[in-house]
Amino acid sequence: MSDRVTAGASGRTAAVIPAAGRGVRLGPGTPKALRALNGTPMLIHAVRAMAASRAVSLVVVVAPPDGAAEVRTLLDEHPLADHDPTEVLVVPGGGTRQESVRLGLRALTDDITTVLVHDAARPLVPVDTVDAVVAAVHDGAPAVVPALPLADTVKQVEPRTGDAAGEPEPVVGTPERALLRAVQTPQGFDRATLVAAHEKFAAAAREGEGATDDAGLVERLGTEVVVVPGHEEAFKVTRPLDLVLAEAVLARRRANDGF
Ligand SMILES: Nc1ccn([C@@H]2O[C@H](COP(=O)(O)OP(=O)(O)OP(=O)(O)O)[C@@H](O)[C@H]2O)c(=O)n1
Ligand SMILES: C[C@](O)(CO)[C@H](O)COP(=O)(O)O
Repeated sequence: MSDRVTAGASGRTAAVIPAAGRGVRLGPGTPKALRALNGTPMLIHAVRAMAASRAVSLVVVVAPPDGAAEVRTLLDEHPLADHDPTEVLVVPGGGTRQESVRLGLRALTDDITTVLVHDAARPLVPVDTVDAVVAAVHDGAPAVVPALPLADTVKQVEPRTGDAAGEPEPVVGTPERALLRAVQTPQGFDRATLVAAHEKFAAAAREGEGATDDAGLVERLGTEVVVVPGHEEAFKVTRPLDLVLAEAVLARRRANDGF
């Protein structure tokens, strides 16, 4: 467990873990968050990654809509360490990531003032990254995202749809790479700011105009979002090759740490 961050000056810090997705891009099978990495479900790795921060005293897991009981059983089968006081709640999720996070926020207790939102699909985020996000929120930033510079050049294109789907897509621009960041989780927020953003834009998610990350909603409020350094090991398990990378990272950790 880290000791860089202690509980915030006022109120407690919670982590909401959206884990209700199917994992379509990973391929058919068990819902993504329940798939094993080194024999342990991805979701359990993610819960442990949040509990590893001394700042986090409550974790809310957002389970697949019909899978809350299964997830509760899984968590009970993989308890945190004996001395770890972190409380873990489970709530059913929704049809989009945004809706799942909104449902998770509703389970927070009144004494929570700082909220992290962390993808179950980023099971290997190091505790130093979690602590850096929490520290920036405790220092007064209403919204904080960890992010990395891009390795690839990015092009904006004109997507081909309908009868033209599959045809080469015209490039319409090349954003300046030095100004771009690839954003990870956990994203950290002042609770009131995040709740206000989710309540205001809940309908947008239902109408297909939701945001792909929580900070995007806060940006729509007009509130400042800041970036802190992310970490390569906080990558999102999205496609099959990401599972290979995750297993390799865990094998390296076992070799280095002997766990
Ligand atoms: N309705 C949804 C959709 C996604 N998520 C969660 O949001 C995180 C990031 O989403 P993503 O990686 O896209 O997961 P999936 O939606 O499962 O993946 P895919 O888009 O390939 O189906 C994941 O932890 C996922 O479980 C969620 O809680 N509720
Ligand atoms: C929140 C996120 O992980 C930040 O990069 C990302 O936006 C999630 O996107 P997804 O399409 O739901 O995986």
